[in-house]
Amino acid sequence: MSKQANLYSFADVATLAPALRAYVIQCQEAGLARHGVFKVGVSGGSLPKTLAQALLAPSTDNGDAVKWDRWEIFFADERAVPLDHADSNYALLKAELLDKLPADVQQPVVHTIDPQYLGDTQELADQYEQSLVRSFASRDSVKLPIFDLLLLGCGPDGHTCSLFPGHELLRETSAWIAPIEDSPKPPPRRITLTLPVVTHSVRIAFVATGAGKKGIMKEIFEDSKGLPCALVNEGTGERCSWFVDNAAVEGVSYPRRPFSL
Ligand SMILES: O=C(O)[C@H](O)[C@@H](O)[C@H](O)[C@H](O)COP(=O)(O)O
Repeated sequence: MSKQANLYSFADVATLAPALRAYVIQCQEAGLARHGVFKVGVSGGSLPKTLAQALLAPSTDNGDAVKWDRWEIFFADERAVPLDHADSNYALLKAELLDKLPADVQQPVVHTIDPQYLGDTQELADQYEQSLVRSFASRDSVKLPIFDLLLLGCGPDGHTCSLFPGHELLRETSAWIAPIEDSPKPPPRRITLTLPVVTHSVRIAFVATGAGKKGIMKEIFEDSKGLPCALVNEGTGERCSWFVDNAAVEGVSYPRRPFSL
């Protein structure tokens, strides 16, 4: 089996979505078998919308069901803004996905940032880290939390979470959650999972679509240059899977695999 990241390419988002769903369900079942809950981290950008397309579709059989009541959702990164702010990743996930769950479905547990600490990003990060400690402590040695799955986006500069190219945060080795005050992408004040936590996850899935991603996908898969997305690939190998559309990887000379679980 390949030790490299899997690159799965689809004609469009409509064909990508069922494959992403199958992958998420597999991770869900593995998480439930291991510890009775599914601990997943999500990012912002276009991901919540794609995720909704994948997960709100009716299940085709019992093996395909999203068990929302067993999900614990964390944010791979979050902006230091109120939870109802237009820049909030939580607000985005709520609008795109959580609010669209059928009324008879029990909502997942969602771990948001605590807005009372918005004035101090270090405290905001520390408090969010404490919510991870509370959630993960019972099953891990708590050296590092182990997410069952991280669902991540890839920025046009190769950033993921709020880990930006060349930023000193990429050298963080001890914190689980770190503050950032100078994000090159607005808004500047955020918190983010650190690279060791990302690479420690059981599975990592990137979702990147659209021709606008072509240039950066080439750099990530051909040159790397220490780009955050490439560092995740290098740190996780085959535990990492990319769900992309053909437009995003046109001209990229990295082997695509036919999607299979
Ligand atoms: O906090 C952020 O700035 C976003 O969450 C960001 O990290 C996003 O995930 C990528 O920029 C990919 O965005 P798209 O999925 O929209 O391409």
